[in-house]
Amino acid sequence: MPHARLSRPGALGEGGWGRWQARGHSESEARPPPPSALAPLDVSSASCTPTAHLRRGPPARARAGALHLPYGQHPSLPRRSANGMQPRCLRDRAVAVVVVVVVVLVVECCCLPLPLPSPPAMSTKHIYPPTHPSLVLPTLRALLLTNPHLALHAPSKTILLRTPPAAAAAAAVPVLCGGGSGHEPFAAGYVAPGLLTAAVSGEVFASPSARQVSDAIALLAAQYPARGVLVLHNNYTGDCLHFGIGAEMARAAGIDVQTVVQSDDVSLPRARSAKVGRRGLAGIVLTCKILGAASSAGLSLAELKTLGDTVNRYTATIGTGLDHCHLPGTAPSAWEPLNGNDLELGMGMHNEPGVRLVRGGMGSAELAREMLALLLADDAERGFLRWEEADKTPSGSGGPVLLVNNLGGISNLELSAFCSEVLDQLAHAHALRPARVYAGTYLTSLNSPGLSITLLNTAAVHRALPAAGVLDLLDSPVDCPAWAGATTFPTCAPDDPPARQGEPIDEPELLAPGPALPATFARQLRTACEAVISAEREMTEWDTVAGDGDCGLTFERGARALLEGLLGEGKGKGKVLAGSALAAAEAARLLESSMGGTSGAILALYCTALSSALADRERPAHTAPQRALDALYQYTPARPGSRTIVDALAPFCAALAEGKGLLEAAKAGMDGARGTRAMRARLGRATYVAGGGEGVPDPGAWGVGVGLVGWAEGA
Ligand SMILES: Nc1ncnc2c1ncn2[C@@H]1O[C@H](COP(=O)(O)OP(=O)(O)O)[C@@H](O)[C@H]1O
Ligand SMILES: O=C[C@H](O)COP(=O)(O)O
Repeated sequence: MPHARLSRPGALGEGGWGRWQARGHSESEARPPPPSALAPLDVSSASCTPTAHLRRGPPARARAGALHLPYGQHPSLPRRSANGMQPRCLRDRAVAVVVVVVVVLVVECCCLPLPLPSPPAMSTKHIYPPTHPSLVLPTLRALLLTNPHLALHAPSKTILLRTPPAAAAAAAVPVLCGGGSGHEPFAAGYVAPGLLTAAVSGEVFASPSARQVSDAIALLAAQYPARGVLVLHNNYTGDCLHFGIGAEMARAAGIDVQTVVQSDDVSLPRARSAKVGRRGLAGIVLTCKILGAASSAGLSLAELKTLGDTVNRYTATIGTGLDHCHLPGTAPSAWEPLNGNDLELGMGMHNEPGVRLVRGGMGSAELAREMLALLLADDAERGFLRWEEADKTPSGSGGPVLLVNNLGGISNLELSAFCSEVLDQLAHAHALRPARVYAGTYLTSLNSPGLSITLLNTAAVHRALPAAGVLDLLDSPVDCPAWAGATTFPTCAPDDPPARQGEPIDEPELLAPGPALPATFARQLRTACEAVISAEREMTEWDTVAGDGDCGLTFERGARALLEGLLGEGKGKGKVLAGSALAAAEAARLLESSMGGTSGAILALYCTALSSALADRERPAHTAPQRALDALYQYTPARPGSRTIVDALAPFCAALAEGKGLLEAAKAGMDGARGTRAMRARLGRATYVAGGGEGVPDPGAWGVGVGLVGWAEGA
């Protein structure tokens, strides 16, 4: 949105220092994995010298009880034609609104799922066409070429330090961070000595898979065998599931792992975020720096965990978006709500809404006032940061830390001017003077025209942990281009070879095959996957309205992975499977490694549990889906009525368990998915949307519903 601006022309005073760090306000200013568990594996690096080699593992057998999932291909995503742009003028919008209202009314009367307006034209505002394969690996490779101190383990999309650690560093606890891509320079850009030891990346706005996480941990445990691995990630359902399972897999292999989950957002009052907790936002960058420096200073795994949790406890962030960002490879949404000067107060880092949509926007001073009021509120719903008067000014080694972060699309000029406004208001309206100020592009939401303000109350951290020395940890020098002040890396010769791909390792474990596959298996799988692929657009649309806009693509990746991995379509080799339990296990592996996101974790867990249930020949096969659902319930609080995938799965499983036919059961599942239209989300990203997504179906439930119907119709 080229005209989006934070400030009205002439409304701001002087600004224009791009990224700065002010200090002038201050008055003074484990256990190692067993050797047998660590099999050799190349870690590729694009560097000035030959490829670095790390030892890694563990092989499949060493991880009893864990999920073993090979990496999937990330196929290109063929999609609609690109030939125009979104309607922009008000008249077009008005016409569109009238059309949508009429369509909604007609649909409501017919009790049909909400159809979409005719396909909008593909955005032309991307360099890469929608058919282009994933951009994640090319992005990581570019990071290597511009940062010769880094290496890439391509199968797990893990960036790590190239240089084998010196003796002192080898004794340190490695810090692994990660999450979905699209937030660059976070997290891979912060891999540097004294900051992160490694970062693992998922697809755009989707968590890395559990297998990626467990392999990243294994790589670090092999390189830093002394004291365990600290894992840091943001509080999103997909991240929590995949990092949680990945950490469990690593623990099963004998690696000591502790996890810190960042949750600094203050946009949602406690009443609305009770089940999911607060979202993690740009505050995680401060936690990365503090933990990285503390690890270099020699803190133990347990001490780092306590420090990370405490820093998170006293960090608060509030965001604002002037428009949504657009994911490469998806159609523009016909329901984009941010028109003209509209802004979303409290916007998250994946387009999620927060506090409220402000029609017509507001001036920069008013915006800063509202954001700071939310950040510094001390009421029961939003009083996340407790400030004592003495905490608000620099003293000794403490004082507030301010981070004004560009979500990707605000000019440096405006960001810096806004930072100035924030500092003025903090001083005059809140008597708060930061000891450190960071302003720049630290964690983005693709190219969102938006920003966030983060405050860290270091005095409160020091009350809990007197020796923490948070400002010293923030100040300790690092050679990291993405962090303020780092410029000293040697340049890389232009003819250096690009990163070599490492090889995937684990082969699936052998399970009991379970009941024979139906003769129509291939046809059923094809119709199910094709149904899911054709539903991509509407699912993406609904996830844009009540989520982060990636659900359709996530399901499409899963469906294509099944077609390739099980039926040999596209570039796949296919697989001959001796029974239904093996097919379900293979499906779990393919879904887990291809999808990412919450839905990828939930469906992979479900299929893994289904595989075990089918392998149990003592109990009837038609109850296996219900038994698998009961097993899934150990991992998610979602139940019928929570507006999730479970709303489609549960009626399907129940109908089969009651002895109903496959088609009848699948229709019950689809009815369950339709029913989510009237539900308010209690879990997942739709929780953040006012109304909890009510009015559109839950995209995950929809994907499962259409898949089940496709599966039954192919029989
Ligand atoms: N806790 C949960 N348990 C089960 N399903 C969930 C949960 N949270 C969200 N979902 C489902 O996941 C779907 C979104 O999937 P996806 O787009 O992969 O998630 P993400 O928000 O992580 O990008 C939702 O439509 C909902 O059906
Ligand atoms: O960037 C996105 C997050 O790191 C992953 O969140 P998700 O998998 O829950 O969508």
